[in-house]
Parts: sequence; structure tokens; C-alpha cells
Amino acid sequence: MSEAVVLDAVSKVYGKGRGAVAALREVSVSLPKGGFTAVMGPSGSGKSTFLHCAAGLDTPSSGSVRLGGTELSGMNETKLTELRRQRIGFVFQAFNLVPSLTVEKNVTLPLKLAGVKADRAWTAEVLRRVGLGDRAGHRPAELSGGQQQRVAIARALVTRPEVVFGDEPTGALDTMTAKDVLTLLRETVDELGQTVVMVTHDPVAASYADTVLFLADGRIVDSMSAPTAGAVAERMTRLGAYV
Ligand SMILES: Nc1ncnc2c1ncn2[C@@H]1O[C@H](COP(=O)(O)OP(=O)(O)OP(=O)(O)O)[C@@H](O)[C@H]1O
Repeated sequence: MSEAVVLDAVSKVYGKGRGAVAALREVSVSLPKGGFTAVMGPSGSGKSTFLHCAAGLDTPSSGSVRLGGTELSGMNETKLTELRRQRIGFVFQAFNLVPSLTVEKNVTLPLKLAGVKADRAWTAEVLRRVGLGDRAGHRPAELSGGQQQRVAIARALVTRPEVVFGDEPTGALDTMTAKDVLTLLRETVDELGQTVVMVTHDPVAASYADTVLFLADGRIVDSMSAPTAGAVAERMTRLGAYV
């Protein structure tokens, strides 16, 4: 399997001098194309920093990040913005939808921002896949939380990104709704061949992934294939996450 994202000795230090915080310490990892990777770890272990560096939202202090062979280090903000718009999809805990726009217009917004004409058939297909084929004309306020997150997932998929990054995508949802959203992310991997990388606190959410990476104190300290919620929770307890 080829690699979607490769981090090579990535470190990130926030601040300077005595107040400096090393959020990532020489992290090296390859995230496979068409795979679903979950990133877990105790609070403050560097999960968000990892995601932000891997997705070109933040610049490492040292080391290299490659997206599908493109080196991100050294790119200026304009180039990074362009790369994110064209090649990366994002799903956040807060759905970040535009209230005044319809579902369809929210979904096609990234294309509009990139100056690309929306492919109507693909937009309809993506909306159908996320289970909102009959809601294209609705506004976000007319939808449930889970449905709003489905719109955000459709918006992330519409550009056919190389990688979808999720930062606690189910963090604001109840258990049942979270399961639906996780099943949908799983389907995008299995049926569309999408690459998904997701930060989560929740062992159940992590169990939907192919591989879980465990971060502690800015380092990848472990990984688990074919994870179960129980095994992930047990590993997290050993990392001191729940004590
Ligand atoms: N902008 C910043 N300035 C200074 N320190 C920061 C900044 N962002 C993060 N940090 C620090 O870097 C470390 C890693 O933070 P990060 O947010 O990546 O952890 P996390 O694992 O995502 O945490 P949580 O699970 O609580 O969201 C923490 O010690 C945090 O305080």
C-alpha cells in the first residue's frame, strides 16, 4: 500500500526559552493510502499538533511532512492554503457550517473558494452517500447535530481529497449519532478508497479505524492494528490517560 502522508522526524516546539513546550518530538510515521488511522493519547500528548502538522495547518519546528510525495516544509502560507483546498478535507468537532447557506451550497463551498465549478452529479452522489440526498435545499438549523456533521463530511469529500483529517469529529455527538457518523467515515474508506486520519478521545471511535497510533508526551509510543474498543481503552489506561 502506498503512503498518503509521511512524517519524518517532525518536532514542534511552542514558545521560546524557559516557557517552551515540546508538543511533538521527532515523530516519524507513514499513513497508508486508503487506510483509516486514529490518533489517541492523553490530554496534552500532542494529538491536535500532530493533526495540524500532518494537514499543513501548522508548520513543524523541524522535520519533514510529505503529502502524496509533495514536501510541505518550506511552502509559504499561500501555497499551503492552495494545497489544503485542493488536496485535503477537514471535519472538526464544531461542524462549522454557514447558517445562511443551504446544505448543497455548504457542501460545494470549498469548490467555490478554489474557483472550481461544482460537478453536480458528484455533489448529488456525495449527498446521497452521507444520507442527505433529500436535504440539499435545507439549512443547517433545520438539521440534527448528526445530520450537520454529515454535511461537514460531504463538504470534506466533495473535492475528492487525498486525505480527510478529522479532529474529534464525533466529539459533539451523542453515542448513537456518533456511531452513524463513524460508520459513514468507515464506508468512505471501504467504498471510496478514501484515506482518513482522525484524532479522538473515544476508544469506541478509534475501534472503527484500521490502525490506532498512541501518542504520549509528543511521541508515538505504540500502535495497534484491528483495534477493539476494549483493547484501546486498556492501552490508554496504561498510558495514564484515565487516572
Ligand atoms: N499554541 C500553543 N502555544 C503553546 N503551547 C501549546 C499550543 N498549542 C498546544 N500547546 C501545548 O502543546 C502540548 C500538546 O498540545 P495538543 O493540543 O497537541 O495536545 P492534545 O493531545 O491534542 O490535547 P487535548 O486532548 O487536551 O486536546 C500541550 O502541552 C499544549 O499545552
